[in-house]
Amino acid sequence: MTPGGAERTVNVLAIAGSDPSGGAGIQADLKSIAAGGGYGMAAITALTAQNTQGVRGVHVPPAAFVTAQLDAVSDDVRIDAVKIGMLADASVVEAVGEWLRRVRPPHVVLDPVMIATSGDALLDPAAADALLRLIPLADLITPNVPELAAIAGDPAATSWEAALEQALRVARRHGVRVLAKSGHLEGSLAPDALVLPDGSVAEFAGQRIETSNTHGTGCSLSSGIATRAARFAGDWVRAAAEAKAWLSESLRAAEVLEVGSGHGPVNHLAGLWARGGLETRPSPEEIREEWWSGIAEVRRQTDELGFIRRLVDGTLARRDFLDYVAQDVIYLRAYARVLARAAELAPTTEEQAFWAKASQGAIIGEILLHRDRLGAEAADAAASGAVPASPATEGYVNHLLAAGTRGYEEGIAAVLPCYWVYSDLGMRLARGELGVSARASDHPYAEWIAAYDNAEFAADTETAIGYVTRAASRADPATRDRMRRAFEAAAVWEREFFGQTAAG
Ligand SMILES: Nc1ncnc2c1ncn2[C@@H]1O[C@H](COP(=O)(O)OP(=O)(O)OP(=O)(O)O)[C@@H](O)[C@H]1O
Ligand SMILES: Cc1ncc(COP(=O)(O)O)c(N)n1
Repeated sequence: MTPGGAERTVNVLAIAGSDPSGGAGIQADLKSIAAGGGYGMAAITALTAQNTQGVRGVHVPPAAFVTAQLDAVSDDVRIDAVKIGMLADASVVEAVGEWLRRVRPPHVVLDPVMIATSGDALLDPAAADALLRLIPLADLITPNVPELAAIAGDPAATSWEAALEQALRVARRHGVRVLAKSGHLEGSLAPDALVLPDGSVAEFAGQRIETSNTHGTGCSLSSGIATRAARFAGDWVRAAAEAKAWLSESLRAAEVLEVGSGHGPVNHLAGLWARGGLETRPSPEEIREEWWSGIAEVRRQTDELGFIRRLVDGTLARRDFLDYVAQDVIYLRAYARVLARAAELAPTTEEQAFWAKASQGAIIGEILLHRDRLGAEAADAAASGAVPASPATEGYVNHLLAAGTRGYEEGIAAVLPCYWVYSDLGMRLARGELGVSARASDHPYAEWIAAYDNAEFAADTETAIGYVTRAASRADPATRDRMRRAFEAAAVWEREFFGQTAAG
């Protein structure tokens, strides 16, 4: 898609009048451009004082100021498409024509706005000829039935066939694509058709939607087509078809808006709101920061444990260390199961491989290390269930297994402290941050400290943090909250686990 995706975001300039009630004019254009995936810009040709009931007044700026707005944009910004709407009077029409000839934007849609839905004039009748001279500068014009008749110099069509026939004549005479629209006709169908000067016609079927909320449909459609024409590299048929589908969706959703008591606006963003939600997602980096600082107190308490302090100064009783290691063997078997479950549920092969390797590492690598520390007999006793699990081990393991059954996201959030807290502790121990004695080469637990302060474990920890925080960023708010709680609870169990021996 557009922002953040492979496709370049198109810059679309609306040259149109302002509707302060937000349903038509540049306000509609900007919403339509955004809904179509473009970056919207607006040069204002006229201020109207209007609402859903009608137009109360029109204020037209000096034409030179319209040119100044247009130049300010084109001097600085790549323009991928232009949509032209209300032009108010002949001087503004001329100014826009002069700029178009000079700048030659690649996709130009002209909606020849003359009279509002409410019946109010939006173009000085004396400017009609000037508007006709603008037509050859456009790639597509999108007149409604009365505007098409005015351009053709005929009475308004009363049937779709008559409108198509008029559109064909206008297309031939002016050498321009014409979108014939049926909004002002009667009947259960509401088709549009793209008519080319060579006589070819692409018709877009549509059902007439039962609604009076049609304020700004023409504005919205024309800027929607301009946006898509730029996105689809000038495929006007596809642009018109997709813009109409989007407009129909927005018309159907119009009734939920409560804007004014006349002809209300269409609901430009309804489809995106429904499909994309309104929630702002925290970035993985923000989640990382929030979760880590969320367990700051638990980490501080862990640092203060008798077990850790005695480990640092080397006075930890061998018995306490071996009790800890035996419980860790019991823990690792359950931990490996949760990692295997994460591998089973992982959304990508990369993540699947990572968790599967981690699971194998926990049962083979870490338990082997513990075998050296404990001796084969004691290690086997712990692994086979002959040594009872302590309450802390039991609690931690139950938390991991339960989180794992609740799905991938919670499972990986629950295993993360076992990486992150350990790796952080190992690094700080090795750097002497918890006491320089931990760095002594003859430290009785130097081998254990070194195992958690190694580059491979640090890299795996970073990878795990990346997977978990990206999954949390993608998740819906409720799942993200459950992940954070699973992570925090595991950090608490990590503290309990370290504190379970007689050393406290
Ligand atoms: N009731 C409706 N149901 C379905 N589509 C509609 C309806 N009314 C208008 N449209 C569609 O809206 C678009 C605009 O058509 P319309 O002929 O009303 O143009 P317009 O008069 O320029 O619009 P505006 O109301 O902004 O002046 C067309 O795609 C048309 O098919
Ligand atoms: C500024 C401005 N531009 C265009 C229209 C036409 O839209 P509609 O015919 O739906 O009122 C409008 N009402 N106001």
